Amino acid sequence: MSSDNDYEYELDPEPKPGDASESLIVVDDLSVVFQKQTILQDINVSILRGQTIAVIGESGCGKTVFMKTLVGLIQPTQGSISFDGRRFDEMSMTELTRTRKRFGFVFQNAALFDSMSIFENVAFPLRQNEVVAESEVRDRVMQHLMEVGLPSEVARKYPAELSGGMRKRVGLARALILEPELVVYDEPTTGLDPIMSDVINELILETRRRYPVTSIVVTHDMHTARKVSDRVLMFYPRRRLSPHESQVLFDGSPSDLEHADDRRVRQFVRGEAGERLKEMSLQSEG
Ligand SMILES: Nc1ncnc2c1ncn2[C@@H]1O[C@H](COP(=O)(O)OP(=O)(O)OP(=O)(O)O)[C@@H](O)[C@H]1O
Repeated sequence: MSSDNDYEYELDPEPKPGDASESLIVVDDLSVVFQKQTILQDINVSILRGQTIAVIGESGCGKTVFMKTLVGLIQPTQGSISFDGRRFDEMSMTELTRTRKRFGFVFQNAALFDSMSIFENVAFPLRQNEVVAESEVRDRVMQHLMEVGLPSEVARKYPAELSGGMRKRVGLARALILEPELVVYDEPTTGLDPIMSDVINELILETRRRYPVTSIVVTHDMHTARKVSDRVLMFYPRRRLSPHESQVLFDGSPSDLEHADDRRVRQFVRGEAGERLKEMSLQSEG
């Protein structure tokens, strides 16, 4: 395990307000513009160590762009992102590479390597990033497969032989094998039945219980958002807001979502089209 991780494990999982080290990620006046289209504008958010944040909002509002910018995969057009007190745009390539090893990614489609066995898929980050004896690789891979509820026989199989839910769990095992400080989940339950979705939710919670990981979960699944997160950020498409409005329509606990002051938040969490249907018919008439 790296010394960075050793450092992280010593931190208080419930930092006191005002403690300078409490924020793992600081988003400062972030804007992202693609081909003159403003996707994110003036976002200011601090993510505390050990928090699990659900990022919700309608399709196209910029959730994925936000998540990718947070981990340094997209460069801000304006503003900055700091991770553990260091701005991405001030890091050298070596520091950026070292920092990325502290992140785990769980992709929407699991993104496994089709030509590799499940064992090799899960072992991949370990072999890439650490010098470890083959016996340790084996122990850690089998341990992580067990932790996501997969039987040992699965290790010999290939991704095409597994169900969608099993592939998602392999993706989770692979993301967690280096015990990252930050895990980013992109639509972790999309395409799964309600039971398998809840298995994934439980695994996200179990990971948090095991060690003080910070997690960001981009999701459309309100059950997931409510169950796994201790804070919800709801984004709204920039083009639909008036100039003075914040693009983060809601920032609070999942239990407060239902009673949010903003009607658009309440409509979203209840799955109500509201005036959107009327707007769509006006657009098609125009
Ligand atoms: N690399 C890119 N270049 C240009 N435009 C992009 C790029 N990535 C995303 N966009 C645009 O940014 C907007 C927000 O996309 P994003 O994927 O963040 O939405 P989202 O909220 O995650 O949506 P969904 O819930 O459907 O996944 C979209 O209009 C998309 O077309």
